[in-house]
Amino acid sequence: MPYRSFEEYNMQVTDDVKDRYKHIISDLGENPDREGLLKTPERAAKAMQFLTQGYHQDPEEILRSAMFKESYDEMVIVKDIEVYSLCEHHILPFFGKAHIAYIPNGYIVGLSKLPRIVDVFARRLQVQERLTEQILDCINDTLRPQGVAVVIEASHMCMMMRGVQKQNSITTTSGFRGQFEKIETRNEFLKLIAPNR
Ligand SMILES: Nc1nc2c(ncn2[C@@H]2O[C@H](COP(=O)(O)OP(=O)(O)OP(=O)(O)O)[C@@H](O)[C@H]2O)c(=O)[nH]1
Ligand SMILES: [Zn+2]
Repeated sequence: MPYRSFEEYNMQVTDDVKDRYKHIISDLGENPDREGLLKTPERAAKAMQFLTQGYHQDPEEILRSAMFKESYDEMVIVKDIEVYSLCEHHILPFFGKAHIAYIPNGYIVGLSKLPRIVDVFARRLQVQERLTEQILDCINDTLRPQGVAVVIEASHMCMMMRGVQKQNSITTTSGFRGQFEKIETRNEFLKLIAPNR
């Protein structure tokens, strides 16, 4: 389950990470004992646990918990799913949208479960390519649909705030399995997720 309140955080991890953040703040030239920063190490420790909680969640179980026998066999698309993740190279955010489609093969899945598994994989240290593949494989292996497609469009803070400092570049990654490997099916999906539809 996602964290609902700070009381549910692992106290040992919070204490360890808090201690390290205090040192980081001081190493960076700030005074961790000034009033405004007193609670910062603990807040940061909890924020980081929230943002990496995906390591403790089972995405296949989430999908399996809401699979329903159904004969519908047209494309199902959930688009514009907000994604917030952390790049594994700099531990800085990357964020954007995921678009997911599948063609059922006897079973449909509860719609909310698709954004839920996006969150599970996004709340880990990631690269956008692997995030895309993991969502794709999870749906493919669990639901065993006729086909599945995932597109992610994201902006990377490590390319915006630092490094190359490009504010408007967007990275698109995609993956297709089964029926979506056919060009007509893939094009239908891409047309349906195009902006302003
Ligand atoms: N492929 C991929 N690269 C990423 C992702 N997130 C960050 N990166 C890149 O990871 C690379 C790490 O390269 P390095 O040269 O080791 O790191 P760096 O010196 O900080 O690189 P610059 O960002 O170019 O300053 C950079 O090119 C980042 O843009 C991602 O999701 N996918
Ligand atoms: Zn980065």
